[in-house]
Amino acid sequence: MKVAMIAYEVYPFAKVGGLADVLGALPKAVERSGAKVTIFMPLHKVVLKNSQKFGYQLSEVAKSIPVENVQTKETFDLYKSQLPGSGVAVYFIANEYYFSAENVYEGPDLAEQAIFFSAASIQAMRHLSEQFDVVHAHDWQTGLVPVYLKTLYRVDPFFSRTAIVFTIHNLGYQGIFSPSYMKFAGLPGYLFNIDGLEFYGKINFLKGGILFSDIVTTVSPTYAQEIQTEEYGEKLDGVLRLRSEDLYGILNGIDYEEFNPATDRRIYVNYDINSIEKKYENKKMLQKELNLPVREEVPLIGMINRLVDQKGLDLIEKIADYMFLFDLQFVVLGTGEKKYEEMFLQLQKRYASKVSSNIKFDIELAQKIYAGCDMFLMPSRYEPCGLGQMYSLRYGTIPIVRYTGGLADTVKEYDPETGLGNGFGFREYDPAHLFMAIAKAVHFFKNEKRHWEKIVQNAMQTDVSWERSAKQYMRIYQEALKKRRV
Ligand SMILES: Nc1ncnc2c1ncn2[C@@H]1O[C@H](COP(=O)(O)OP(=O)(O)O[C@H]2O[C@H](CO)[C@@H](O)[C@H](O)[C@H]2O)[C@@H](O)[C@H]1O
Repeated sequence: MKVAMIAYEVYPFAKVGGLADVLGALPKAVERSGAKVTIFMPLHKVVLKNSQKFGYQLSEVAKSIPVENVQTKETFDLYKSQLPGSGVAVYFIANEYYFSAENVYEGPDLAEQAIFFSAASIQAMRHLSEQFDVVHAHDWQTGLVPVYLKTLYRVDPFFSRTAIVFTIHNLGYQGIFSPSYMKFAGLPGYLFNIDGLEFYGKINFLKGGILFSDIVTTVSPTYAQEIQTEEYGEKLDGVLRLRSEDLYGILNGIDYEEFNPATDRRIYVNYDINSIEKKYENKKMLQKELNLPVREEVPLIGMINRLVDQKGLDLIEKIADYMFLFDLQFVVLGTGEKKYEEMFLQLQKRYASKVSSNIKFDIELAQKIYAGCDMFLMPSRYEPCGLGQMYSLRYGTIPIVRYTGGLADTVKEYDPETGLGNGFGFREYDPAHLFMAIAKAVHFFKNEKRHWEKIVQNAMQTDVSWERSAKQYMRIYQEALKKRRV
């Protein structure tokens, strides 16, 4: 089985959030399950910057390839590398004009950029004479890949055996633009229709991906259900219900080699489930690095996130003054909306001995936080899957979450009666419930040492590996092929 994955972010080449982690790990796991995987991604500026840091090389494959259908004179160059630790080939679509920005999700025109990239990825397959059994596209930037393949290339013999899987990593980002881009994309006018790309008078790339793929997946079973409701559906719930028979929720995993406290070179001291005392060495070193009082007995709560509404940060704002009545410490690492960056900087000012706010993107510090904290906070408004809680579990750092989406599928409330459970959480999106969950975690940490040890053991034993999910994707690919043949 030959699978082509298409996405904007792939770790270690370019990472903004969880999408990169998935594309850095899933292809390897699918490869281990017996498929041959090839990745297509843009040559973002940061890919060149990261090459020294992560020790990979790019080689030029082809120059100045024209793109079919798109109303542009721009061409692309094709570069190649390999996903570290695998046989997965990674092809980069290079174009100076569209991918000139410092950051991944910036550029002169985001709609044109996504259209160009989607069409160029298809063109690259042709140029390489690589016929894939499955094209697996990720998120709205690649939403037009299925649209092209099922319309303009529908009867093209080159793609006649190719099935299409589309994965939604976050329904909150849809790619909604003026209908004028239909012309730029070279797509037929009849697609500007309620059963096509039209969305409240505009065009919606994610909707295209959902409607024109053989199978649609999202990144957890709970989120797959939630997005079919008005509350979580972001106005696409009707479209998703329409596809409910072909919509699957497959939980993400994490890369067990990259994220292993026993071997992770980015943390201060390595440890495993049998040497948990060394985790507390990490805590002390982290407190020191962050200029927080070095105290083992105080609970240290971490948070690493894109600082956006999705992540439930307004709840934290509402409880902050009460939360810091407790003897606890809090470290946040993230960038995003100015109002939240400012909020955490203010909290640091107000509670200097309790709060450390790190407004930056820093993968090394992230690992130290996953390893050094006692608890990890994720009170998300919605969460398709969430990776932070999974890294935390693996590092014995107890998640405090809102039970929504993938958080509900991975974190189970600790029950002192049975000794089962790996974290704490709350359901209703309100500050009082978040406050209770934090208070409960702090109580167990401070007053119930035996239970706390049990929770940490349970957390570290939770299976959040990719293997199980990769097998599910393999089944989905087979299923998509069957549908394609019909
Ligand atoms: N400032 C910073 N410095 C260093 N590292 C940082 C950082 N800010 C964030 N990160 C890292 O970025 C990743 C975030 O991944 P998540 O899955 O938790 O959320 P995200 O919303 O980006 O992903 C979306 O896609 C993924 C993948 O499917 C879904 O799990 C998720 O629910 C969905 O919202 C983690 O690896 C985290 O450590």
